[in-house]
Amino acid sequence: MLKAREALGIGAGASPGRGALALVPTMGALHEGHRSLIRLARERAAHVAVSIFVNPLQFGPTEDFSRYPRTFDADLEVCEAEGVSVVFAPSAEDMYLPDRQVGVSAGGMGSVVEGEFRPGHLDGVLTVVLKLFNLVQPDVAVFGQKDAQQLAVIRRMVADLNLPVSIVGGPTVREPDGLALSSRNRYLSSEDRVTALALSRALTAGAGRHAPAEIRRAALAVLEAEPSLALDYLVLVDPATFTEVGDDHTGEAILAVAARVGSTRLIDNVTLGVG
Ligand SMILES: Nc1ncnc2c1ncn2[C@@H]1O[C@H](COP(=O)(O)OP(=O)(O)OP(=O)(O)O)[C@@H](O)[C@H]1O
Ligand SMILES: CC(C)(CO)[C@@H](O)C(=O)[O-]
Ligand code: BAL
Repeated sequence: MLKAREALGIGAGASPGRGALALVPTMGALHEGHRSLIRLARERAAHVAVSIFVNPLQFGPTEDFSRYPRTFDADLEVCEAEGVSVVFAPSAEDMYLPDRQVGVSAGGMGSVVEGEFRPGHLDGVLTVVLKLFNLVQPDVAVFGQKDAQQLAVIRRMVADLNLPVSIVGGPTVREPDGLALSSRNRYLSSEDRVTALALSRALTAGAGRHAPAEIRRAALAVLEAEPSLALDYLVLVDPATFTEVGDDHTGEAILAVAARVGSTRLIDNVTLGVG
C-alpha cells in the first residue's frame, strides 16, 4: 500500500484543507451509500483509496460472517466508475498474524447500545480501522452516519490516540421509501422488506416530536405495531458518547434503532434537535 502511495506520487503531508489521500473503509458489496462516501472523499482529497475487507474480528460467533455478501468483481467496477485510485483488498491472513495479541478497546462506548447486543464488535471495528489507517496512511477517512456509533467511536479513537487523520461523516443514503441502504438488505425477502420499513418510519415519527419522552414514545409506537419485527433497542443518545439523554436534555441527540427481521439484523438512526 505504501508502494501504491509512491506510485501515485503522494508525498507525506496534506495540503491545507484538502488531503492528498482519502480512505473509504468498506466490507464490500458496494451500493449507492458507499458511492456517496467515495464522492465525498473525492471532494476532500486528490486520490481516493477504498478498502474491501470483511473483518472477522468484528463478527460474533453466531453472526453472519460466512454468509456476508462478497461481490468483489462488481465492487471493482463501482470503484473504477467512481474514479477510485487504489483498491486495497487484503486477505484475513494478510491482516492478522495467527498469534495476534494486541487490539484496540472502545472502552465504555464499546459496551453500550450496539455494543450491548454485539459484545466485542466495536473493539473489532477499531482494531481493523487503526490497522487500515497504519497501512494506507490516509489524510482523510470517510465513514457513514448510518453506523453512527461506529463513527462516534472512531472519532473518539482518533482524539484519544492522536491519530493524524481527519474523519468525515457522510449522510445516510436511503431508498425512496425510506429504507436505509445496507449490504444486508439483500438478505430480505419482499415481505421482510416491507416489515423493515418500520425502522425508518419509527425514526421519522420520533423526529416529529420535541421532548425526549415523546420522541421515544412516538417511535416505539410504530415499532410495536409491527409484530414481525424483533426490537433489539430504541435509544435516544448523546451523539458523542452514545449514553442515553435525560428527559431535560436540549440540543442534538441521535435516535437509534436496531431490530431483527427474520434472520436479518438492521440498524438505522437519525440526528434530532431536542427541546
Ligand atoms: N446507506 C448508507 N449511506 C451512507 N453510508 C453508508 C450506508 N450504508 C453503509 N454506509 C457506510 O459505508 C461504510 C462501509 O459499510 P459496510 O461496508 O459495512 O456497508 P453496510 O451497507 O453498512 O453493510 P452492513 O450490511 O454491514 O450494514 C461504513 O462507513 C458505513 O457506515
Ligand atoms: C468500518 C468497517 C469497514 C470496519 O471493518 C466496517 O465496520 C464497515 O464497513 O462499516
Ligand atoms: N456496517 C457495520 C459493519 C458490521 O455490521 O459489522
